[in-house]
Amino acid sequence: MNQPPQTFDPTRTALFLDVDGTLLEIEQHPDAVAADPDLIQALGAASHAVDHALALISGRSLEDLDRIFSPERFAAGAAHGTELRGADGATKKRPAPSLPAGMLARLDRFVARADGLLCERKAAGFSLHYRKAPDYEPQARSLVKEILAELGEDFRLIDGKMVLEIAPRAHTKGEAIRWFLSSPPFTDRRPVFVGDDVTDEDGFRYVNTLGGYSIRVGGNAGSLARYTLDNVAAVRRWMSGAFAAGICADTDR
Ligand SMILES: O=P(O)(O)OC[C@H]1O[C@H](O[C@H]2O[C@H](CO)[C@@H](O)[C@H](O)[C@H]2O)[C@H](O)[C@@H](O)[C@@H]1O
Repeated sequence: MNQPPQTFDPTRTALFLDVDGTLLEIEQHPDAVAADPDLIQALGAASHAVDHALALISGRSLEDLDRIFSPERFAAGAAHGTELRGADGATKKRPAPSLPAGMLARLDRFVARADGLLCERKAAGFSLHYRKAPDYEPQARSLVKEILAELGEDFRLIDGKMVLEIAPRAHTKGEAIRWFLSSPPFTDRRPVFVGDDVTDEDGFRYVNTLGGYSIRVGGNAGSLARYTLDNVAAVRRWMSGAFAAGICADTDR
């Protein structure tokens, strides 16, 4: 297990952070997740330390991220990179094919079968949750497989933590990080990306190609990530230590 460095040069580092399972513990329901004031303060301090080259990189929608981190509105690559908000606050929605209404109605009928099933609609795709109805996992899988076959090559399945997500194939966390690095204040900085799930592997791959720091929460065996932090608490300790405004030191770049 390879622990990430504790010090970074804040003038040369861009920090990218996944949300669920990385900054915040997994909860039974997506709406039960909200950032505590300490986390919001630590993110604000880290963002200040790197001159605002900090972005959330999440499967969540932008609207949901703003609810979770209210009253802050951090730069973000949301919905796996379909919705983007830069450090200047300007938003951009990447073009994506929309889902047919009949398909969404089919998902609604499926989730009506059990209280614990939930479908979150995204800007281009959806997340079908079965955490509170695990017996329905096989049926959820076969429905999502059918839907994916109908949607064709433009979409992909992300097999997440008790959730099956359909997202545009071209929109990945790696692409979201690439977008940020193409404009100030992210340009010419070495990326650091922390994530915990399969959907974060695209981000790890891209960051590795740039010689950045890829960090997986909960162990990096079988992951492209080169470093690991044990859990959410360890991520928060590491971030506060390494990116507290004003106390960062030079690294090896
Ligand atoms: O990319 P992330 O920020 O990690 O988001 C991935 C998905 O996270 C959320 O679902 C997961 O967290 C929920 C709350 O802890 C949990 O109930 C669920 O079982 C997990 O799969 C979110 O609801 C999805 O929209 C995100 O895509």
